[in-house]
Formats: sequence, structure tokens, C-alpha cells
Amino acid sequence: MQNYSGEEGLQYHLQIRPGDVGRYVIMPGDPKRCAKIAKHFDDAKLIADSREYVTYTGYLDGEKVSVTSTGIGGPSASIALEELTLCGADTFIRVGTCGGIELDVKGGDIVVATGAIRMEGTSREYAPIEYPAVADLDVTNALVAAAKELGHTYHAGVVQCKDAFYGQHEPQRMPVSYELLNKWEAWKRMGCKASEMESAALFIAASHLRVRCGSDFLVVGNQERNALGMENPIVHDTEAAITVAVEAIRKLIKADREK
Ligand SMILES: O=P(O)(O)O[C@H]1O[C@H](CO)[C@@H](O)[C@H]1O
Ligand SMILES: O=c1cc[nH]c(=O)[nH]1
Repeated sequence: MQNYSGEEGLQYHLQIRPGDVGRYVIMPGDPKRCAKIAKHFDDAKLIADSREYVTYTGYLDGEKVSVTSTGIGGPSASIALEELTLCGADTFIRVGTCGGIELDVKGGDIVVATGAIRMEGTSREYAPIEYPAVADLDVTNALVAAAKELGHTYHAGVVQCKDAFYGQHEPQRMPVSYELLNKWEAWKRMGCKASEMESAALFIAASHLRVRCGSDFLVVGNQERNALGMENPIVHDTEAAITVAVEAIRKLIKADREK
């Protein structure tokens, strides 16, 4: 494909080149989360700040690692994954926020996605809907082990992905509300843990690109608990989800070195 950036190797959206990023990349949605994540790296340097994509590169246990924000939603997340892969990355952890769905998933808990419901548009441009959006097993095992070791309350399971944040939160005001409401009921009955917006697109794009991708999230709150009048803490501090991802990367680095 013709390179729109006008310079060979320079990525059009992320404004990064091969060599700028490590093999391992943490991907938050919010660009402002990047500096917080980069503080966990040794010798972190800002590489690029373009649109919603902020990239820092540093080191963990002597291995080059990076953080790149994806913005909100599947389209921008899949662009980040594609351009990072073109620059040599092959192992990705999305660190996001989510809303709890199962009643025991509370604000402040951690969710690790094992798979994602493809109720969004981007993944459908990559693969027919029958193909499941599944997290990479090595990355997921590393995330679960890290959450356990760090002593966090965590839940591993399927998350739901959508394109309209307010469709999740106010489905009754959307024209397709009956479909949304019925599907939401199905996700609950199937044991879906939480809702967020990028993992389905990332897992499917990662399968297509043959790279590894997993996700972990801070649970901000749970509207199902709220609707039932249950205690519903609202939490915004993503540090626990970040440390789980950083520890998971350390585990993957160690395991990859031993291969
Ligand atoms: O906190 P981030 O990583 O952006 O993730 C969640 O927050 C945004 C919606 O508020 C969506 O991007 C959703 O997936
Ligand atoms: O409820 C929530 C919280 C964060 N992100 C979402 O997509 N939903």
C-alpha cells in the first residue's frame, strides 16, 4: 500500500518508525494514561504525540517496551495495532476501564478478558462474525498470574464490546433499544463480566495479524448493581490495572527469554 506519511517506514497515524517501539506494547485508551504507564519503565522517552496516539518507549528488565494510547473505539484501536505491528511489535496488552455486568464485579476490581463479544463494527471488517474474538492464551495467563500475585480482586471472563458508550448506559433512549436491551439480557445470562469498547476489535485484528493480544481493566462501576440498589462504588484510579499489565509484561519477557 502507498504510504500516506510520505516517508518510508513512518506510520501515517502514530508517527512512529520501525525501531521506535519494543516488541511488547501496553495500550490504554486514554492518551493521558501513557505518562503514568511510562513511569513504570526505565529510561522512558516520549516518541510521538499524534492525534489520539501518544507513544513512549523505555525498558522493563532490560527489554525495550512501549506504551501507545488507542483513543476510544475499535477503529482507532485497530489502526494502532496495525501500525505498531508494522514497526516490529508483536505482544500487546490493552489496559482500559470497563463497566461491570455480573453482580459480583464491583468498582475497583480488575477484569481480565478471555474473549470479547463482537457487538461493534471494526472486527466485522476483519473477519466474519462466526470467528470468535479470543485473547491470546500466554498474555491472558500472564495477566491472571499477575493479578493473583498482586493480591487484587479480579475476574477472568468474557467482556462485551460496543461502539456506542451511551447505548450501554441509556439503551432505552436509542431507536434500537429492544435489540440492545434483549442482547444485554443475553450477555448477563451468559455470564459476561463487563462492558468496554476495544478488545473485540483488537483480538480479531491481532488474530488476523498473527500477533498476541490480551486485556485487563479497572472496573469503574456496575450499573446492574446500581439498578438493584446494591452498593456500587465508583472508582477512577487505573493504577492497579496498570501494575497488573506491567507485571504481566515482565512475566512474558521472562518466558520468552527462556524459550
Ligand atoms: O478507559 P479506556 O481505555 O478508554 O476504555 C473505556 O473507556 C472508554 C469509554 O468511557 C472506552 O474507550 C472504553 O473501552
Ligand atoms: O461502563 C463503562 C465504563 C467504562 N467503559 C465502558 O465502555 N463502559
